[in-house]
Amino acid sequence: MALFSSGVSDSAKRRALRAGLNSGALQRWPGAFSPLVAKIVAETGFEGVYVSGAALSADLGLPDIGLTTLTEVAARGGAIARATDLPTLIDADTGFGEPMSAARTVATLEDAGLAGCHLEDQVNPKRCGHLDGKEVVPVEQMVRRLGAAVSARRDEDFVICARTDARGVEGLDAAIARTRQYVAAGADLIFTEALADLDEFARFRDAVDAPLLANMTEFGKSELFTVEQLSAIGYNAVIYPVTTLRLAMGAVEDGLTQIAAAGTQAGVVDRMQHRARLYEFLQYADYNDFDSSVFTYRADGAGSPTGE
Ligand SMILES: C[C@](O)(C(=O)O)[C@H](CC(=O)O)C(=O)O
Ligand SMILES: [Mg+2]
Repeated sequence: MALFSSGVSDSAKRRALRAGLNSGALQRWPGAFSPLVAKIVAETGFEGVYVSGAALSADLGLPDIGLTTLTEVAARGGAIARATDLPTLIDADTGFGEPMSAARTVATLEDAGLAGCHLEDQVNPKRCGHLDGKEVVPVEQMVRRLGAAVSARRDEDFVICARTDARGVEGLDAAIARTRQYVAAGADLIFTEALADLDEFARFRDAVDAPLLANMTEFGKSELFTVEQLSAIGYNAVIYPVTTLRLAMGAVEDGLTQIAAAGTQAGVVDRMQHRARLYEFLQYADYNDFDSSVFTYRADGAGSPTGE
């Protein structure tokens, strides 16, 4: 990867995202809660990166109930998108306001370098899609939300994904009927939230003529289906939205508990990402090569090449 920021242009990333959705192969997009995690997602061979609203708010110490602002989401999402050559899809919740605000959201996320975003049909304040007690807006309101978002797009390759939360509120048939209208309103991709079983995913596939995205979030309403299972029914993309955050936070809590008890981190060092591996992800050596006359640090800590 190029230094400082991805060398792949925003428009090339958007075209890559679309090509993946049309490729016939399931696109796997793990959530990255930080720019560094996005680099690990790329290194481990996934097709794209997802930025989760749940993870972004949790990282700020907040629940996922629509408290974050467009400014916060675009800044963090942009930093993540620019840290990788992969395309990044971001969670834009309900669009941060009325249809005019959803339109501004798209323009802002385009400027931030995202390849696409999803907008959901919940009311504000929104809830995690896998919790009970959500409410959805009338279908006409979501169609206006999407229409405004689509019309604000300046790069026609920026992917607008429509998410329906209606399955748990109005039932599967209503959710399917809604998404057909979302496709007619210009949605490029449909996010089928919180379906009950694989048969419901298959019924969505049969009924909707657009690329479909499955959410394999842990501890939610959907079973964790494999890439093979989702591919077999013809889904186009899968997200693992909060997975990396849950993995990392599990390790952080366990490790700190052990350190607090033992009085040293010696017992957990072998579970850590090594300094050398971190430096590989950060391309320390490439920064050094970039220009040794302006570079004043050495990865081995042996002093500066300028002798200062
Ligand atoms: C996909 C999601 O919108 C997210 O913000 O990551 C969440 C995930 C979660 O809370 O597990 C969702 O509402 O499904
Ligand atoms: Mg979300």
